[in-house]
Amino acid sequence: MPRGRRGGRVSALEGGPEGREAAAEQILLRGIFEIGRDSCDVVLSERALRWRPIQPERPAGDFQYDLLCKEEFIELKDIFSVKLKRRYSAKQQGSGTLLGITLFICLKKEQNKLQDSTLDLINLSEDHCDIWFRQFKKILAGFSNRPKSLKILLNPQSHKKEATQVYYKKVEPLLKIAGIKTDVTITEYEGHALSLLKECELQGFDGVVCVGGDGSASEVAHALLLRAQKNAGVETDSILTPVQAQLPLGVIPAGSTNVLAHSLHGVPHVVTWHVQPVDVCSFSTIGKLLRFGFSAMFGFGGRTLALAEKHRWMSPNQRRDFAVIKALAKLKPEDCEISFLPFKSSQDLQERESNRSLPLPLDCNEQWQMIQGQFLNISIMAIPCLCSVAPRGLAPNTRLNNGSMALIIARNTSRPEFIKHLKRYASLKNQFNFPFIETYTVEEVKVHPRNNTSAHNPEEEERPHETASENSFPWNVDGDLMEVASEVHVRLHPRLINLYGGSMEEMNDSKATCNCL
Ligand SMILES: Nc1ncnc2c1ncn2[C@@H]1O[C@H](COP(=O)(O)OP(=O)(O)OP(=O)(O)O)[C@@H](O)[C@H]1O
Repeated sequence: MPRGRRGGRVSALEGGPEGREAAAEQILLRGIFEIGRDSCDVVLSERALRWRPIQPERPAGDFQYDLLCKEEFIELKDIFSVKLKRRYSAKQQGSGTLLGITLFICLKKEQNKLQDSTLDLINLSEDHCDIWFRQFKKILAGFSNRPKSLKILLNPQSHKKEATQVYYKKVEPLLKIAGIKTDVTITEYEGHALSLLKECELQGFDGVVCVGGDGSASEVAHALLLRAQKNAGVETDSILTPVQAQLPLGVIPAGSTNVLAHSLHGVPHVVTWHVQPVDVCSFSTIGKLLRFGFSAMFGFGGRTLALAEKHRWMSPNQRRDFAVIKALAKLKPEDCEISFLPFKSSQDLQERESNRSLPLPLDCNEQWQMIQGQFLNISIMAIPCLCSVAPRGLAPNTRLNNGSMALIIARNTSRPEFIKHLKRYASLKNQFNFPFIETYTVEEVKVHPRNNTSAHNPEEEERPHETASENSFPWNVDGDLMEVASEVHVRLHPRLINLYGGSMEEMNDSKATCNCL
């Protein structure tokens, strides 16, 4: 961990736009500190802390001298804690000898990862440090959207059971440094987070953090949204416009795929104050809300998950590979009717509003489009679903909060062609560039399996949905198995939940790949 200087968002500012911006900023404090081994002229302004080594005067135009004196800086938003730095000796009583101030900062590393680091500002003067320390404290207190207290839900069973270690080794120490209070619940069974969040007291918490995989994160998001509807007195089974979740959700990825965390830009430790609104889907059937979630797969994706779940005793990678191979071996199209409401951008709506000569549709249903046939897979995704097996995302054309979902349909084709399509996800080539793939940008989708007998056919040697309940079809909703016998109606709800994003640890640094393809 770099201590002292040259750790950070340290760069030369002169000449560039940042340099000009810096000049316009109001200076709050200016003083001398030792940073690294240099005595530096340090300037604290509204947005950044800048420093430059103090050098004896040299003739103008000395190029080497200019290079040595290049200014370095960190942005104040990247400081997450400040402490007085003291040395304690065995004999000494009291608060120890003051050495200066330590700033705890986030450094941006490659691929959007953040790394925690420290910057020591050394000055032995109590008065000098006190002024600076209080100013840093004031600045930190001004970041009002940073959480002070978090409810943590930890799934000890995620992936290879590393969530507990990830949290206590990597996350909790940072939360402590940042002065964030925590209340941790280790979940004991599937659905524990949901039942806990239905009832528990959340007043006094600024956010909820889930340590686990996509299934856990999605369960917590679902629970927070259900809670919000209940608090607002909204009848969930007939909701068209659900109310927003009251608390933001943080995700510490410790699962197998970590699609949600990847899609939120991956990256280190929970000590983040960047919050972004994210679109959410609701899944309902015959007037009953099934759940909230971010993405779903029906057909091949659903069956693969059902098979993997049935083999939970295998290691996560093994069961995933096994399930993909088995689902491919028994590849079978689903006879479906898919209706969807194409996405109308706000521009479209404005144009329609301003051009009143355009005939308005007589019936809202007119806008619905319908396709039917034999489909190998249907994906419905509100977020891009980045993961190690699809670095560009399962739905690269959608965004976290663009108010639309991607509907990606794989029509029936030969097994080799379908495998070619799947393999493309791992590459940089366009995975949709196949005649049997269709993509749509939509607001709502209804998937109606037409021939329910295919869900359970005793004539067949083995049931095609051998892992699903009789007469029901397996859906993969955020990595969780959902079994539904009838039509599923998926609606997009723009910006329904806030997620802490932009600085979560990319635990999935592992080169997780699907070995079977
Ligand atoms: N103690 C527990 N024992 C068994 N299951 C649990 C427990 N706690 C939570 N669960 C359930 O485990 C399910 C899957 O967990 P999670 O998504 O965290 O891990 P994963 O499946 O390994 O990761 P991913 O979804 O990213 O592939 C969740 O639906 C959650 O409800």
